[in-house]
Amino acid sequence: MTDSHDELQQVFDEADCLCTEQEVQAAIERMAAAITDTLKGRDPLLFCVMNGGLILTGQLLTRLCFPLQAEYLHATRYRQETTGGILEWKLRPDVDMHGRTVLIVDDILDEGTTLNAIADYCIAQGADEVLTAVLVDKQHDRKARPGLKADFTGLDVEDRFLFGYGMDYKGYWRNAPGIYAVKGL
Ligand SMILES: O=P(O)(O)OC[C@H]1O[C@H](OP(=O)(O)OP(=O)(O)O)[C@H](O)[C@@H]1O
Ligand SMILES: Nc1nc2[nH]cnc2c(=O)[nH]1
Repeated sequence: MTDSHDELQQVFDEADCLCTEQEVQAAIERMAAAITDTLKGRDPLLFCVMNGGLILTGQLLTRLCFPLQAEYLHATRYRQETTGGILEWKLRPDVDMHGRTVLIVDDILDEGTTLNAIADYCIAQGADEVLTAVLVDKQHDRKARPGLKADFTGLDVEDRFLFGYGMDYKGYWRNAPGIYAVKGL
């Protein structure tokens, strides 16, 4: 059942703020500089992974001041839950990727299953190279491959259930202006 408005407000009020808005903004600035260094002049094709990648993508895009194409795709494996399942494609990109450098932008690398599957799909579609960018990398030893990392990472965060800056709690609080951990999770 959907939590009531009061319960959702309580989740926010009781959550631990792991990264403030200022810390997130500084991380996005660093990411934008690193992405610019690597991809400027390479005519990249950027994919926002909906829904979680929306805020990072929007905030990165205006800091990437060189020619690029921005598109989106939609894949999910957590839905409204706090544990992941099978990856479901809601919208596969309909763009020619042959010979392109692709940058996939998402909110979080947790186990990495989502980004791996999307990267594999892009390579299968003919992309030359796939790079990945995430706002947060959750620190634990359950990665899909040991040592799995994104090419560009904003912040390392502890192994809690997170919301804010694109990440949801039961479909809510993607709008929270920082990285928060749900009390008890
Ligand atoms: O590294 P993983 O363990 O695969 O988890 C990361 C994925 O989980 C979240 O998506 P979710 O499935 O919750 O969909 P959403 O983007 O709509 O929130 C997040 O946006 C990542 O895409
Ligand atoms: N909202 C949210 N989505 C996730 N997907 C994978 N891990 C998480 C998490 O901690 N929070």
